[in-house]
Amino acid sequence: MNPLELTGVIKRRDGFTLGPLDLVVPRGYVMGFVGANGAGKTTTIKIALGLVHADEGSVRLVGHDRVGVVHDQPAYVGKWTAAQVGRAVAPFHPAWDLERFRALLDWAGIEPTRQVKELSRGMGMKLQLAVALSHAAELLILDEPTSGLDPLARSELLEMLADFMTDERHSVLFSTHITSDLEKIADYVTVIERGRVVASTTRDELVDSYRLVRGAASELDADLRPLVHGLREHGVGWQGLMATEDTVSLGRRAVAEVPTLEEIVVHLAKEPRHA
Ligand SMILES: Nc1ncnc2c1ncn2[C@@H]1O[C@H](COP(=O)(O)OP(=O)(O)OP(=O)(O)O)[C@@H](O)[C@H]1O
Repeated sequence: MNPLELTGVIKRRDGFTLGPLDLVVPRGYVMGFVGANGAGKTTTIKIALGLVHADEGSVRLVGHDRVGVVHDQPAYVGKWTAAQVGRAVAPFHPAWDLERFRALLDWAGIEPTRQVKELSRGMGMKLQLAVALSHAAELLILDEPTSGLDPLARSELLEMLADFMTDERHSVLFSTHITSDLEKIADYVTVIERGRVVASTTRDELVDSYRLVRGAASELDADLRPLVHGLREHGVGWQGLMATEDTVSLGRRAVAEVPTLEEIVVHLAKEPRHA
């Protein structure tokens, strides 16, 4: 069984509708979850965790004690010390490993006596990660865990995830807007835009299915225009993203290159808004 499956999920809010949205985190893999600010990543994660109720659709999640979570904002009581955080969460996790928690605090450079409110954003993220990795979780759900971390801590976090993934039963849902993190670690990528999934496939297939295309302004005709995602026009030329299969119609009118994940996300995010 996959550790997380969302099917036909819809959440309506003033001025924003999430879904209908399907999302599967396959067992044994890292699913990157990427999209612009306000695309709906945090709302999706809260629905997955049962913290926000969906108006429609269904959620299947492995037992809560097998899920390690890093929220985009630490939710611990400010005056608790790091050690107290550990004592507070331990009863909810039969497999709580105090030795591992202490070792992870040490890695994070967090004194057990430090209060939550005294921690920087990055240290708060590391404290959450220390909790998430101390109770034999099968699934990690991480909401922008690398934001606020310095480059060394980011790289250490990615190494810890790689280590976590050496167990083939383990899975990760990793929300981020830093696509370079996904280049390193994600097996699958789901791109979300304005509440809708616009792509969800293996990272390699995603990169393979698009081409970054550039051409002269005079070559951009009415047939070509609708095939270009996130079209950017400048004085003498244009640039955009095209489905690889559509590039056969280009002939010599434009140059097509393999895009980076970042270029795919940026261009898909620039699609015109539909009413
Ligand atoms: N409690 C709420 N009540 C009403 N609207 C909300 C609430 N929480 C989020 N929203 C709206 O839902 C939309 C999606 O927000 P969400 O936080 O899920 O996006 P996100 O992809 O996580 O963005 P970011 O990268 O900025 O964290 C936004 O338009 C936001 O304003």
